[in-house]
Amino acid sequence: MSQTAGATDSATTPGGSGEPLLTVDRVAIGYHQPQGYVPAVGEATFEVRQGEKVILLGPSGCGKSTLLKAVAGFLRPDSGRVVFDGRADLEPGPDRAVVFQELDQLFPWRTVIGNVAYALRATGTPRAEARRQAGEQLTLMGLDHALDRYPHQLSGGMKQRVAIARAFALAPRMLLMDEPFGALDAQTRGRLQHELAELARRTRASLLFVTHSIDEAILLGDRVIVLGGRPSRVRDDVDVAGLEQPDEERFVQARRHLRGLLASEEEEAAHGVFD
Ligand SMILES: Nc1ncnc2c1ncn2[C@@H]1O[C@H](COP(=O)(O)OP(=O)(O)OP(=O)(O)O)[C@@H](O)[C@H]1O
Repeated sequence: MSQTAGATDSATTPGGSGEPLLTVDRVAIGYHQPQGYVPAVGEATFEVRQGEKVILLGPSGCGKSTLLKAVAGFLRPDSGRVVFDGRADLEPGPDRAVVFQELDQLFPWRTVIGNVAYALRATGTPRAEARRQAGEQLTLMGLDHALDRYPHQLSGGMKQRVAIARAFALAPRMLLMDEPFGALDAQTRGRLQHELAELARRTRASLLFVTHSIDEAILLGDRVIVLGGRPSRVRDDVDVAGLEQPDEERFVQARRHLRGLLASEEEEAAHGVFD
């Protein structure tokens, strides 16, 4: 079930194909605080291939969001390299669309369709075509009845659907998602997980997804990368491709394996035992 991080082979990597789309190579990142340098990621190495869905899982504070921000181009590594589509020194760009946990990612003064169309227009799509594509993507997310509503007229789940529709509308090479369902109730979260899984399957989107939820990781991922330690590194890289039924034996085994890993990482974090 486990593989060595960074040693994945295109012939055996489920869900992906060809050269890596993303290479995270011995990346270390920290934050400069008034009290000094705070390391967040110690040394992380992994790859994501085109079409692959990779989940980052690990105890709170292990640097999952920090890594995602480095891939998005919001942060530069202190050492090591993030190479996306053959390019290092990344700036933010529409080839890596980001969806965050916060429910206030939409422009409050734009309608639902206006929010999605605006993102398309910002990447050069003409106005009428942007509205057409936005409407199409929102319809796919079940929002055709709410195109002219403003964000304050939407539920949390609807807001996240709009944010996901906007991200998919940009047809990014990779979707970066940082706990996009973390602020939703369990029922809405479950529904959106299945909708995202279906959309990602249909579009063959590449996905880098941060979560605290083991079941969400198994359901949405082809691989789960477990981070741990302070500063953190990759502890395991677990194949979970094709697991969709929470009561199926392989799903249960993957859950048990990941639970064990997380429990030992959390215990280590609590006792300050790091290598
Ligand atoms: N802007 C910042 N300034 C200073 N330190 C930060 C900043 N952002 C994160 N950190 C620190 O870096 C470490 C990693 O944080 P990060 O948010 O990446 O972890 P995480 O695994 O995503 O956590 P969580 O699961 O709780 O969201 C933590 O110790 C955190 O306190």
